[in-house]
Amino acid sequence: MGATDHTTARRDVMVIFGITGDLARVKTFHSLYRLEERGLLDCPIVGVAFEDWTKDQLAQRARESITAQEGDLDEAVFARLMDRMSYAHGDFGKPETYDGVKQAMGGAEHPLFYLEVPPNLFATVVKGVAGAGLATNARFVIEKPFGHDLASAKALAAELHSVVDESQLLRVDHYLGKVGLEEIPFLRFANTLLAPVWNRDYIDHVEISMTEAFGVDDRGHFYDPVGALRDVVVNHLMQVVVAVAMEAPDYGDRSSLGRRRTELLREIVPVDPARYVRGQYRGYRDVDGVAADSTTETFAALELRIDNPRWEGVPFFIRTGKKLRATETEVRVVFREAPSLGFGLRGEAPPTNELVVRLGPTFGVRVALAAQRVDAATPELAELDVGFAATPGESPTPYEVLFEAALAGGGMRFASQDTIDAEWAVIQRLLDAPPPVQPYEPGTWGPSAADALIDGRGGWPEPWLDG
Ligand SMILES: NC(=O)C1=CN([C@@H]2O[C@H](COP(=O)(O)OP(=O)(O)OC[C@H]3O[C@@H](n4cnc5c(N)ncnc54)[C@H](OP(=O)(O)O)[C@@H]3O)[C@@H](O)[C@H]2O)C=CC1
Ligand SMILES: O=C1O[C@H](COP(=O)(O)O)[C@@H](O)[C@H](O)[C@H]1O
Repeated sequence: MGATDHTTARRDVMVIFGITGDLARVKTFHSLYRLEERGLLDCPIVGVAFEDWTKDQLAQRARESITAQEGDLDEAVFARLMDRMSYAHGDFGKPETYDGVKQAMGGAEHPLFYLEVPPNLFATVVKGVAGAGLATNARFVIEKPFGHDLASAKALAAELHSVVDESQLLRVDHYLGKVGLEEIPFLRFANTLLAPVWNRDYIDHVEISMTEAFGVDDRGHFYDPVGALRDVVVNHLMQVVVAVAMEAPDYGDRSSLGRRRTELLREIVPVDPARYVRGQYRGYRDVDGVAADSTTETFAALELRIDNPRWEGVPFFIRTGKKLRATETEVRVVFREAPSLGFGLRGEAPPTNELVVRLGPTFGVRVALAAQRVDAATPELAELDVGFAATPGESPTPYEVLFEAALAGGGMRFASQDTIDAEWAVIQRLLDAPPPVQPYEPGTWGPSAADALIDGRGGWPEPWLDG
């Protein structure tokens, strides 16, 4: 069996570095609980962190975390989860910590190491694991961020590659675990109604909008050095662009899919700072952890172009921000205008078709067709909606999907280093020469300069909201 066979085998232990941290509290325990509930866990789980916790303390934290997300918990499911969990502690910088980890792993041969630790410790932990002789058949799931620009992303990769192979690294972008995201290529390629028109001949422009009504809240220390562009555009929203625009992979394996993703990202023209708008909501500078004179953007809007035969001339508009009017993530594909029609409608262009994929908070697809109702004077848009998950908890959460994929040995849900480099390359000019940040009022759609960006295409639409 070669190295690749070992690293794609089903995992026989999951070791979670950083189990006492915030991400574990808000996502990890809950996702593990839901996997346990669905019968999808079959290996021991070892949590590791600095604090010298007892198993009871671990159970207490797990219980609080799960109830905070789920409401009541099923005691039988919780007991099964805790039976498979243990805890080891120590400083990640010290070799003896990994001796403790090895002991807790028992005789497991195909470990999954999940690193939800501060980014400056990614390489330390991977090296510590390798130093204890535990890396040979291992896979490492690594949390974001992967650097803060192109150069630092490459430096991090070089450090990791000095101890482990790229095939062993699974980089988290939780959008790759969103159920709706993978539906986009499926919709495009599996429907003969859509596949032939999915190109510059029929599509006028694409809008990708991720608006959040909440603010930075208690995440000021994390957010202020990062900002909207690095927090969600260079990763999550770039993956949405990929899903909308990439060519179909030849095969269903990690490398074919990874190749298509990277090809598309490399075809995106580095974004021009003149087509980038930065905003900051009023009140952001009062958030704990935010500098009093911060110029970090809490809103970003930009236009990108893809230099390939399918997308030549089609702008992709991206908009995201905090403290906006509503929380909604969607992709809106706006088709070209139809010609004016002879049968009583000459001079009256019918409204343009749209296909909207809603990615959050729930998931659905909307097709807007021009329709001439008997009782209406002019054509109108008739909206055909399909809700695939009507409530946020109905489908698996992204972390359930990612953990399940990582435990099964698959890598398709994770980002490769080529992808990460290509994503940073798209926005590097914006990091080098950011335009000034513009204030906006909470509860609006952001600074008015963002409207000017898309003026020639009818402005930003009202997103598809509930009710
Ligand atoms: N929080 C979130 O919502 C999100 C976080 N992320 C990413 O996840 C990662 C973790 O974030 P988050 O959970 O917020 O971080 P926290 O600071 O809350 O948690 C860090 C964890 O690492 C442990 N740790 C830190 N230093 C050491 C050390 N020297 N030795 C042993 N253990 C150590 C801490 O242990 P102890 O508590 O015992 O000291 C704790 O368990 C980061 O990369 C972040 O970017 C990604 C998306 C969202
Ligand atoms: O990674 C992050 O994503 C969330 C948005 O995720 P979603 O699944 O709710 O769309 C964002 O709010 C956060 O700032 C960012 O760090």
